[in-house]
Amino acid sequence: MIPNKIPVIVLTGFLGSGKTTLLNRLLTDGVKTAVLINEFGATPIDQDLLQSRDIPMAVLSGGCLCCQIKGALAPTLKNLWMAWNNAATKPFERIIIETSGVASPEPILDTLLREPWLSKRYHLQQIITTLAIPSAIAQLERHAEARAQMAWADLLLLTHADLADSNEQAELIEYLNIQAPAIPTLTAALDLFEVSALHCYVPPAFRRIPDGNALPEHGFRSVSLYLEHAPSWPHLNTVLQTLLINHPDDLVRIKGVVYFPECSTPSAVHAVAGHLYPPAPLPERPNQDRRSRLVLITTSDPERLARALLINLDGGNNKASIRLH
Ligand SMILES: Nc1nc2c(ncn2[C@@H]2O[C@H](COP(=O)(O)OP(=O)(O)OP(=O)(O)O)[C@@H](O)[C@H]2O)c(=O)[nH]1
Repeated sequence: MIPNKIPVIVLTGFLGSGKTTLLNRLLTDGVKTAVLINEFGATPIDQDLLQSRDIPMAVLSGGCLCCQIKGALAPTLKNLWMAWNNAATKPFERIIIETSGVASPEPILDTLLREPWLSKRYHLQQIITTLAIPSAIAQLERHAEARAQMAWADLLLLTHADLADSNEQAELIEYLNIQAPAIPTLTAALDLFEVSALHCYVPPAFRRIPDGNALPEHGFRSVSLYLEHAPSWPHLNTVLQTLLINHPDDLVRIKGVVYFPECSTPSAVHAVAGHLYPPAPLPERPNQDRRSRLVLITTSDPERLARALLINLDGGNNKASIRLH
């Protein structure tokens, strides 16, 4: 039966907390899905990190859906609805919106629920917020955006449990003032169908929704680098580790798609909260120009970071283009 309104799931959570990882899991549940991805950096990366291809997808990059590019949400949802409505065989049964890691959900929900045209055609099914155990306390303490993401959650999912020791887990549980099993942990074994049926639990102290007007302007900036010649992984590893060590507080996220000379397919490169992950192989995408690209998100001067990276990479000889945002 065709629903009156298309269900929308909003996936939120701070930078690197595991939204795209969860999205990849959700896309395997057999429900035909259209995806709307919002990225803070000007150069979109997340679409290449999705394992599913050939799904209806819209990418809004270069700012947050809650502020800089808020106006793009309604037209994008309208276009998706038109495509859905005009098709004899419905191309999707739900939409998942992955917000940028620094977006506050409130303005997004406001558009979705209060814009009359949209609210007649879409209904908000669930807001899922990911919270990475090792970095959660620092992020909640430091960033109003992380607190707003938690405050709006219908479902909170703890991630990166495998990287957290028992002390970190216990500390977070104490910080949130909850009983251990009150919030599910996203592990490979977690059944997402079961999770959506779980009662949501967000500790009351974290339910306080910051006044949208009181939310400070994002203190984040990003820089995108396109590299003509990708370095080998051991070299890039050393360069990125050095950058992370030199910028422990201000360099909050690195992500990229890199065509290492030693690999036939592209690889995803991620660093979150000072932790650099081993590269993960990605499926080859036809029509891609095979230029490697990296996005750095920082609370300091992004251009200075980009220059430092290029100098360490090959003395600045790499023909790279830099895009600031
Ligand atoms: N070990 C471990 N790694 C994880 C887990 N969840 C995500 N990751 C890794 O963490 C990194 C960031 O994950 P993403 O899913 O891209 O995070 P995100 O929230 O979409 O990131 P942004 O879109 O930049 O905000 C990637 O290297 C993931 O493979 C987890 O539970 N355990």
